[in-house]
Amino acid sequence: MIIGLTGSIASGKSTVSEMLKELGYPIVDADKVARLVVEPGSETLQEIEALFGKEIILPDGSMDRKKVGELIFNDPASRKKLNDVIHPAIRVEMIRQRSELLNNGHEIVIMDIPLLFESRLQHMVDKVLVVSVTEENQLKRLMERNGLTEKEAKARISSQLPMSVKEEGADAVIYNNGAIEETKWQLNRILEQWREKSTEE
Ligand SMILES: CC(C)(COP(=O)(O)OP(=O)(O)OC[C@H]1O[C@@H](n2cnc3c(N)ncnc32)[C@H](O)[C@@H]1O)[C@@H](O)C(=O)NCCC(=O)NCCS
Ligand SMILES: Nc1ncnc2c1ncn2[C@@H]1O[C@H](COP(=O)(O)OP(=O)(O)OP(=O)(O)O)[C@@H](O)[C@H]1O
Repeated sequence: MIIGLTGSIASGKSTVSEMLKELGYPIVDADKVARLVVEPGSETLQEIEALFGKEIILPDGSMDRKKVGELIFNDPASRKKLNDVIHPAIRVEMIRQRSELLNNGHEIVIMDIPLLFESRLQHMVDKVLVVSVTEENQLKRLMERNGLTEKEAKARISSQLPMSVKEEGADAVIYNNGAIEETKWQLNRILEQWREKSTEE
């Protein structure tokens, strides 16, 4: 069974992903893959440089993530240009990692994909698990974690689909507004149900 873990920015996907890792599940992490495919010297990074210019390359040859973030979270046209170049590369590597884990005998694989709904990747997974937060908590946590102003944080939030749309498309939702222990409890209940069902089938 492939479980797609998603949610909006700063909803708590990495927090839940860490819990799943501790439980022993293998994870394919789209944010990590997104870093891998733009390593210095990669073809994808060369294409991004061709799009946005030399200014987005740091002296050590790596991508200036802060600069690219400022560009794409404030301008939908630039975001689309980046997505068109980087998303195909991310998809290929995620599929490769998923196959490797399945071939190694893992029966359950977690795919942590922040933009699962935006990129219409539901077909890549059997179950969709959405981590949800209230708008208030999301804004507060994003500003704190990334040291962003309210305006910057709101630009990032509005570059994604609304939380409600993601909840509607979910097989299960974790409400990550309370204590971490409550989140863990919800996760365990959902996994129990899905594991029971998959052994019945
Ligand atoms: C713009 C970049 C350079 C900013 O890097 P930074 O280190 O500041 O953020 P990080 O990569 O950790 O992403 C944080 C979160 O931002 C959101 N986000 C990232 N890219 C996008 C995007 N293109 N559209 C909407 N939201 C996005 C996701 O919720 C993600 O979890 C980076 O996010 C990137 O390369 N984005 C394009 C690849 C992508 O779409 N990644 C998302 C998972 S497929
Ligand atoms: N239940 C919680 N209570 C308080 N803080 C939390 C809780 N869950 C997560 N956080 C904090 O909120 C922030 C966002 O969580 P996390 O990084 O897991 O989100 P994310 O969905 O992975 O974000 P992104 O989409 O940017 O990768 C982090 O600083 C995290 O420590």
